[in-house]
Amino acid sequence: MDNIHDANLYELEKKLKNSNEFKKGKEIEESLKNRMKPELGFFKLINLFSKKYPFLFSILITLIVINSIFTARISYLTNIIIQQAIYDVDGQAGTNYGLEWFWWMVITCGVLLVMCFGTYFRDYIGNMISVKIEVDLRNILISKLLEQDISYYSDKKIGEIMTKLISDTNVIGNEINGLLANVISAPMVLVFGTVTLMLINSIIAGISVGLVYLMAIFLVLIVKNYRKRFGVIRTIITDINGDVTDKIGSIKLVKSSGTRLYEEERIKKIHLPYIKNFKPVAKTGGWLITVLIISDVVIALATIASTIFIFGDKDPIYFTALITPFVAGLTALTRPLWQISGIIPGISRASTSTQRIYEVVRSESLLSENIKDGIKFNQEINNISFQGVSFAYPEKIEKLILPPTSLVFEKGKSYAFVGETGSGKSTISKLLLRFYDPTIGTIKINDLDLKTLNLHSYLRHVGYVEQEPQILYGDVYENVRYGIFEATNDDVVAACKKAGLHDLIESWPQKYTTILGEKGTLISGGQKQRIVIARIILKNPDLLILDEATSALDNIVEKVIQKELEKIMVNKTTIVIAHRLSTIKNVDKIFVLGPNAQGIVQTGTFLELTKVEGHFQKLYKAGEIEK
Ligand SMILES: Nc1ncnc2c1ncn2[C@@H]1O[C@H](COP(=O)(O)OP(=O)(O)OP(=O)(O)O)[C@@H](O)[C@H]1O
Repeated sequence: MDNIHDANLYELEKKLKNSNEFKKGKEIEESLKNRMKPELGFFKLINLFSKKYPFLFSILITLIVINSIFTARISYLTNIIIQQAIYDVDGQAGTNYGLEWFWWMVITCGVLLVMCFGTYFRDYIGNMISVKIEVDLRNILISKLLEQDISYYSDKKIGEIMTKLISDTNVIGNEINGLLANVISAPMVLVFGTVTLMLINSIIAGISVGLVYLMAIFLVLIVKNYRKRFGVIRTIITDINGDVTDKIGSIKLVKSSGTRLYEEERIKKIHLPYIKNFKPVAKTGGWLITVLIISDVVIALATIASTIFIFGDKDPIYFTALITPFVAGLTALTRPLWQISGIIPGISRASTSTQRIYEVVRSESLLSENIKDGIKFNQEINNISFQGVSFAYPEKIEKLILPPTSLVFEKGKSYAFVGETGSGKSTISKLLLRFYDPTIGTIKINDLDLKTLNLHSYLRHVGYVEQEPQILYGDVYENVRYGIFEATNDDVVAACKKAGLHDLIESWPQKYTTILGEKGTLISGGQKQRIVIARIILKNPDLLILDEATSALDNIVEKVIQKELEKIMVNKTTIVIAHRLSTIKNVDKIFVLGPNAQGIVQTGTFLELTKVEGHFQKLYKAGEIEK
């Protein structure tokens, strides 16, 4: 194992963990995880993040408060300008506020200017907070998803996970700015507006403000079912996304089965409940806007009518001076109604998404990767032992796969597992990769319990090649370097040369910077497997696990790849899971697994096993081991 490579990776990890961003993100992730309650509301979430960005939050709230006060008071200034103008012209009617109407105009313009700056910065800071929280949430979610053990994914569709990761975090991000501004500002504007109108005339204010409050209650009643409906809608769209992602992922199956039209129709059909459940939301939206427009007019008319009714016999100048600022003031008062109509659906949407994200953050991984407190594995793997290991998948705990098993893998030797399909061969490799922990018993690596090791440091010593080569979206460098990030481009080229890939790569126009495509579609199965081999050559692991590594290849390619694999097997502990004779013939020891969770029923070299009667011979004769 290359210690320089190890040291670099640990440095990188250390640097990352010491960065402020990482620490703050982790703090919030921890506080989210440590909350005991099964539900998390949107505002509780915002409260958590306000501790991460206290400075931005305090500026934002100050600006919202200042803007709300100014918005409510602007009508009072209008009142002063009109009263003063009448007084300046008439000398009797109107009220004298001590300055000419023109100067009151200038003061009002000044206030408007402050409101302009206030609004600009409030919106800018609000949007920046929104996007920061959205990204933080996404990072927390990604970290949580990566931390989950493999069983978490066995009953979930990728599309469902992606909806939470992309869409729900986006919903929250979109709502934060508007909601914060409206939730603080609406009650303030309502209270300050009420006081302002009361100062102009308490009788008329009583009537119009009463109507505004009545309308506010009415609006709340209209939208009270929003949250439940959004919950249903989000669940439906998550299911649909899961389904569609699955079908796009299986595009080869759809194409080869000629089921395109069937899928088109099916996907149209699964959208029907979405439309059906959206209908009541759309209706409520219609009602909202209608009530809002009507209430604007009704409140203005009721104010004018009550003013005429009460003060109709007064001097026309007095009447005009009273009614004009009042109607202007009402506009500020009805604004909170519009805000409330946005707040309630917004809270419903954001709370639904918050809860869905919270469910992911709260779910506990079945095993810990011991990143913080595990034993750093900085030595070579000398021997591996299974000590009384028995196993049943946590997803199906009642079905035993491996009965109590004890065995030892010695350094530098090669081993093979054979057996019928479903006998548990791949399960052995999953246990060695610690996708799962043994249900009972211990796996020891150099006498250290695998469960107690820092998993990342252990996996640096393990190379895994499976039937379906894992090719990432990225160029050849990125693909080969994956997991050994400190390797130079020259290291990658050298590995590719050894894997017999160099000439092929050099023949491509973009050479090593050729993008291999999301699923490596540019290259053949054998070439993909060679990329994986180059990755392993670069990694130079102590333990090599080959799980049906050549099963998907045709006979000719299989022979070539097998030769490459044999070259990298030299001096490495190798565990081979295979059906083909060619891949197991030369190993030091073969373990034969019996059907129906019998575990290991025979062990020996190929020659030994072919000579004695037993399960191996049966498999061999039945063609379970391809010749
Ligand atoms: N995630 C899982 N949850 C529950 N059962 C599982 C899971 N994965 C595998 N199994 C079951 O465990 C048993 C052993 O599976 P395993 O993949 O180890 O068999 P195998 O010998 O490698 O088979 P094959 O030769 O077909 O690859 C099978 O019965 C399988 O159905």
